[in-house]
This record gives sequence, structure tokens and C-alpha cells, in this order.
Amino acid sequence: MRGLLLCGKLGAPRLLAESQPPHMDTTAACAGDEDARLKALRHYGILDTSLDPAFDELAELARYICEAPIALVSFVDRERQWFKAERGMGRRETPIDQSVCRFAIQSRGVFVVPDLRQDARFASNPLVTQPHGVRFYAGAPLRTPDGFALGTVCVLDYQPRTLGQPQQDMLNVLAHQVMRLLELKLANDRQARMVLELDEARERMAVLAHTDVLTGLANRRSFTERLRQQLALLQRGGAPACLLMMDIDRFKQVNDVHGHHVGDDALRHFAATCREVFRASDVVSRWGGEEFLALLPATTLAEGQVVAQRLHAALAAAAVPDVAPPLYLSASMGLCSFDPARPLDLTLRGLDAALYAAKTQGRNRTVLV
Ligand SMILES: Nc1nc2c(ncn2[C@@H]2O[C@H](COP(=O)(O)OP(=O)(O)OP(=O)(O)O)[C@@H](O)[C@H]2O)c(=O)[nH]1
Repeated sequence: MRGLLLCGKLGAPRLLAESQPPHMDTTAACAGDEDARLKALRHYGILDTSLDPAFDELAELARYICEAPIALVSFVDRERQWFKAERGMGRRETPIDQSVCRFAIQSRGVFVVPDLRQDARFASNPLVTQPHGVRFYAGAPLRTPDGFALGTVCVLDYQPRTLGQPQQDMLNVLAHQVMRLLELKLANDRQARMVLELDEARERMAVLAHTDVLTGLANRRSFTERLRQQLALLQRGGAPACLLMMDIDRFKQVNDVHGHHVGDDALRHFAATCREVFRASDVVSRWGGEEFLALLPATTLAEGQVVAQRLHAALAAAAVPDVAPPLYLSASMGLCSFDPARPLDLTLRGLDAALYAAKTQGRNRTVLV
């Protein structure tokens, strides 16, 4: 066993020379393989995870089967070995230079050291030299389907001893079981990620279904739904509300003179101005091309007129960004109080008529229904 030190994946084993001194550090010679092995270890996302009874029970079984006081499910990291499960060790990790497992993962089968004190590789290991130090080690490599050894299921004893073949076989079986748990964890993690991605996609779709893509305002469909809800509230005696229909003046000219992309920028600018002017509780929608409809809950007609005036002023004060010469928008508007006794389509028709009147009276003004 001792002459059979292997590097990296066992799929393409490279045997080290039999004459190599047993204490020689093989990690430098296999730096590339070691990087790939560590990448494989990270892929399983097992390091520093919390205790898990499923792994604890496998360690307990190893201890029982091998009649050893210590059993570990150990992963060999770059600077340390970390224990997913430990029985009788009393700690979750040790520095890598105290690791016997780093040698065990280079072994094809179970790596057995009958007396650590008699082995030049481990004789000065603090785990061995300390008072009541360990003397015996046996570890079965945890090997991935593509051949990387991540760690071991191992047992240790305070006495020099051996491990019978049936017990070695069982240690290997336990190592396979640990790998099954790791594969299962991977599958579960993948599934959890997919569920999360699906939830996020569903949320994005729900937002998109309710939003006008160009302006980020509510779209006509979702706003109609909101209007129906508001109508129901009003019919049950809720606070008065107003509706404000807005249409950008001479918008065709914006497109014709500056191009369609500036037209789009102008629509976004109009939406941004609305967001500044309206209350957070108001809902503004893009009702059609350059036409917008706002619901102002808990707002009287007089208060609605103030809001409309604020919007006229805000549009006159700030030009569409990055357009030369400066491009200022104005809008014609129709305003009404939301009458619970009127069918919704009649209310909207009334608003349309008021808006048309605002246009014919010279634009850039608000007409009450
Ligand atoms: N750039 C851009 N233009 C749009 C969009 N939707 C509608 N339009 C344009 O908006 C213009 C509306 O023009 P009209 O209905 O003639 O009205 P107007 O030029 O604003 O004139 P008045 O309403 O009478 O002041 C049309 O040229 C449409 O092509 C859009 O999403 N982007």
C-alpha cells in the first residue's frame, strides 16, 4: 500500500516511483491535479456546512464496525482537513500538515497505517506525539464518479492494530454511502436553485404583465382592473376619488422632427414627471400611445385640479433630457370625480370628451367633465 501513492484522479493514475521516500510531499508534484480535486470538492458545497445526522450516523457505523474510538467523515481542503461528521475526535478540523487523510486520498483502496508512530510520514505528527496520541489509522477514500478523491471515511485508534478485510470492505461501503449523500445534496441544491429561479421568473412575468415596458407605468389592462376595484370601493361608500386623463400635445411632431427614439425618451420623461408630481397612493397608467390615465384615490375634484396644475407646471419646467434644442412637453387633460353611480365606460367617455375640449381650446390645459 505504501509504495502506491497516486496523484489526482484515479481515472488516469500516475504511480510514484517505488523508491520515493515515504515522507515526500507529493502535493507539489501534482499541483494541477490538486487544483482540479479542490474544484471538485468546492462543487459539492459541503465544506463548513452544519452537522447532519445522516453523516453522523455513517461515522457512528464506521466506529462500531471497526471497533475504533474515533471515526470521521473527513474532507481534505487546501489548508486543512474538515470533518463533516466526527465521533470521538472532539473537533471539526485540523491543519493539513496533521492530516493522515491527505495520504489516504491518494490510495486506491482502504489506506491502513497499523502504527503511525512507526511510519516516518506520521511519527512527528502532533496528533501522534501528543499525550494519548493516536497510533492507528484506516481510511477509505471518498471518490467522485469522475475519479477525484475528496476525503475519507476513516477510523483511528489509540493502540497500534490492524483492520480485517471484511471491516475494510465495510469502510469502503460507508465511503460509497457518503458519496451518495453528497450526490443527493447536489441534486437537492440544484432543485432548490431551479425552484428559486422559477419563482423569480414568475415574479418578473407578473410584473411585466402589469407594466408598460417603455415607461414602467401600469399598463391599460392592470389599470382597468384597478379602476374596477376603486369603483367597487366607491360604491361601498369609500372616500371620493378623481380620474385624470392626459394626452401629450403635438406628439406626432416630436417623432417627426426628432425621430422615434426621442419620442420614446419623451414618453419616459413624461412618465418620470408624473411619478414626481403624483402621490405614492395615486396610480398612473399608460392608457394608449401618448395618452395616460391616472387614478387619484381619496382626492376631491378641487385637489385633483391642483395636481393637474402641478403637472402642467412641472412639464413646462423640465425639458426632455439630452435633446437639443431643448424640448419641452405640454399636455391636455380631462378631469372628473369618479362617480360610483356611473358605469365605467361612460366615465371614460366623459373624460375623453373633456380631453378633446382641452385640445380644441388651445391645448396645455385641463377641462373638467
Ligand atoms: N415614439 C413613440 N411614439 C408613439 C408611441 N405611441 C404613439 N406614438 C405616436 O404618438 C403620435 C400621436 O399623434 P396624434 O394622435 O396625431 O396626436 P398629437 O400629435 O399628439 O397631436 P394632439 O394630440 O392633437 O396634440 C403618433 O405619431 C404616434 O405614432 C410610442 O410608443 N413611441
